[in-house]
Amino acid sequence: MLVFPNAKLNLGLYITGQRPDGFRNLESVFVPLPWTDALEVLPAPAGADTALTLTGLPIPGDPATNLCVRAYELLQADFDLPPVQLHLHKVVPIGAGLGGGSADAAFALWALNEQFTLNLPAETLESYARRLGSDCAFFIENKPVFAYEKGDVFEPVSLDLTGMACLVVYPGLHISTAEAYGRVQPRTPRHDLRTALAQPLSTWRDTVSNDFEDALTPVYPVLGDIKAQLYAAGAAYASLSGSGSAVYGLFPGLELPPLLELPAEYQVWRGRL
Ligand SMILES: C[C@@](CO)(OP(=O)(O)O)[C@H](O)COP(=O)(O)OP(=O)(O)OC[C@H]1O[C@@H](n2ccc(N)nc2=O)[C@H](O)[C@@H]1O
Ligand SMILES: Nc1ncnc2c1ncn2[C@@H]1O[C@H](COP(=O)(O)OP(=O)(O)O)[C@@H](O)[C@H]1O
Repeated sequence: MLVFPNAKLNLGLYITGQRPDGFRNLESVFVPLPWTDALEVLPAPAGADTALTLTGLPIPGDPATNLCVRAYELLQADFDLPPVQLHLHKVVPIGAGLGGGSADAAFALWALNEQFTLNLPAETLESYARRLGSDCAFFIENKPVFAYEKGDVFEPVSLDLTGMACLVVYPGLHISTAEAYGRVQPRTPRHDLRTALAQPLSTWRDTVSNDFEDALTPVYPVLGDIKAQLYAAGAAYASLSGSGSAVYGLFPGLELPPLLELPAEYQVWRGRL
């Protein structure tokens, strides 16, 4: 079985409080971004153990701890699955605030559920996903949601950005999620996110923000430079996604976003949501 784990964007992100478990409570709207990896899940050949092979962007860390393998191990422990052969072709930048690793894990759970006819409902797959990462459960239903608590509890939103021209720029700066959280002091949001996102896109620039962006831009000025370039190119709204370092712009009314003059080593996704 071949699946294409997609990335996500955060529309607004507020860190609202410290939790007793050491994590933070947040509020954000997550939307799917069709920048994808490719993940193949097959039964292992007779006599072979479970194995993961990797191509594409290098992933830091031991492949044995890759989130795809950890997703398999969770289901294997409960359902005694036979060994599998996993292949991941990595395309979505890592440590970019695009949730790529979480998407791989969630799609692995989904694919294993199909491959071995486990018939687990979405809410059960979400429970497994929560054990692998805070934003992992989002990718099970994979539709726009208002996320709160650890970013793993969801309410539906009516927002639909389907077809909106979008440009995502990753400057090659790997920002660890834990480091980014450590730089933000939790506070009450200045605007109610769902109310703000229900207003015209042209108003978001003044009302929808990302607490990570405010904390990280003074440390990594390139984030502010990219955002300024996106606005100069006609974006109606631009922001850091998640804990960065990817910055995106939304360009309503365009078939495709404009091309920007960027250093060759930057990774760029240009298309429609
Ligand atoms: C910041 C967000 C926003 O959507 O996305 P990314 O920027 O990573 O894509 C998410 O909260 C990232 O979720 P995820 O990447 O799954 O994080 P996890 O693996 O669960 O946690 C990594 C580390 O981030 C911190 N963490 C994470 C989530 C949370 N609600 N509070 C936290 O304090 C903790 O220090 C934790 O050890
Ligand atoms: N399949 C995977 N793809 C990407 N990163 C992975 C994967 N499995 C484990 N990781 C680890 O997760 C971390 C980054 O996860 P990722 O979801 O790409 O970041 P972010 O949430 O910031 O977008 C890296 O430190 C990486 O080692």
